[in-house]
Amino acid sequence: MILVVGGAGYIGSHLVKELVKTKEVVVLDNLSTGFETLIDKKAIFIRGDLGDPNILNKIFSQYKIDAVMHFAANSLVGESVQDPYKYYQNNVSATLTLLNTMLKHDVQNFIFSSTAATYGIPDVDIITEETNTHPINPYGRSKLMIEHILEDFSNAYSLNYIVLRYFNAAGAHSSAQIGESHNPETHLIPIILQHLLGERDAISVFGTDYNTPDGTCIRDYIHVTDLASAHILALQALLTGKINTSVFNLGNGTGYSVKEVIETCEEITGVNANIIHTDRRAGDPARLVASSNKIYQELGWKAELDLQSIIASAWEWHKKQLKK
Ligand SMILES: NC(=O)c1ccc[n+]([C@@H]2O[C@H](COP(=O)([O-])OP(=O)(O)OC[C@H]3O[C@@H](n4cnc5c(N)ncnc54)[C@H](O)[C@@H]3O)[C@@H](O)[C@H]2O)c1
Ligand SMILES: O=c1ccn([C@@H]2O[C@H](COP(=O)(O)OP(=O)(O)O[C@H]3O[C@H](CO)[C@@H](O)[C@H](O)[C@H]3O)[C@@H](O)[C@H]2O)c(=O)[nH]1
Repeated sequence: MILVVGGAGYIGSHLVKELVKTKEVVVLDNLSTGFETLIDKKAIFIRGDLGDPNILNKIFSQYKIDAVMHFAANSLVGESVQDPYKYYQNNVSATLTLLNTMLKHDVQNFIFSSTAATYGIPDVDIITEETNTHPINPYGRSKLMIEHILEDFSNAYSLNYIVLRYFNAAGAHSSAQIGESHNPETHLIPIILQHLLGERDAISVFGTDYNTPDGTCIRDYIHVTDLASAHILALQALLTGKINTSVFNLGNGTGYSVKEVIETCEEITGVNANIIHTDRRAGDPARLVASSNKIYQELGWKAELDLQSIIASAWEWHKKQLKK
């Protein structure tokens, strides 16, 4: 049995949909930003907080959990600058409770959703796992703190773990049954598509004076389905003992500027966008692009789906939401 914490969220629900094909799955989620409707019906759902030791003790006593996959977090860069307490409380303090409780119940395998935001402003064009980590916002710092804690727990308590540093997750399931749902939505691709569907008046481009070719921020967009397949491989590697501890980047290896993403959305949907240029958003680095060579070498994973596939799948999902 696998415990997926945060399995009602965007990325967690895509992983659960794959995982239930081969494993029994329990989802723990407090629905603070997730939706019960996203959870595959084959999974057992428990509504509760990962910082609540009573609920955790119950779960670990009731089910024989082989591994914990931890997606639950607050994860908005801008919000973390405005409200850092929320980030250190939920992403660090509650996660410590989860780790402590699982170890008390002899559960030793842990997969952690980390982020490109741990790198801060990288001094290289293509980020490897060796690139220095100097996060520039509380969100990135909260994730890096857990990475350090995992290293210490592994040394002291023989915890096995894999840290997956995702770059920008986007796209929807090929069935269009589940997709990106955040309320309020702050992520670039869903905002563009909602605008192109007439749900928003315009798109704000946050900053046009970055040191990039067109002045807008560059990100590496990775399909949520590719993220799910990386998790399945990571889980196998932990459960079979192939890997005891590791950190992997998950990205496509290609960077797209905000302007390029808007143009690609226009091309795929055939609708023109109304664009407003505004100030930079606090906490945004200019460029984040991954090398995922390490996980390719060690587990044979690479991203299969490009920006066009990401946007096309997200478009199907968003059109379906509008009809509801
Ligand atoms: N979306 C991205 O581009 C991206 C990129 C890098 C890393 N990540 C990381 O991936 C993970 C998932 O991100 P997402 O976009 O799916 O976010 P999300 O908000 O859709 O999902 C997070 C889920 O965790 C749940 N949750 C939050 N706090 C909880 C708590 N205390 N107890 C129980 N449940 C709780 C929420 O209800 C939600 O269902 C996060 O850890 C995030 O930091 C996301
Ligand atoms: O209305 C908008 C929304 C976003 N952006 C820009 O678009 C880029 C992407 O922004 P967004 O989609 O909000 O993602 P990020 O802030 O890059 O963060 C995502 O990607 C990170 C990894 O790179 C994760 O850690 C975070 O959890 C996840 O939210 C950034 O340059 C934003 O400034 C705009 O210009 N206008």
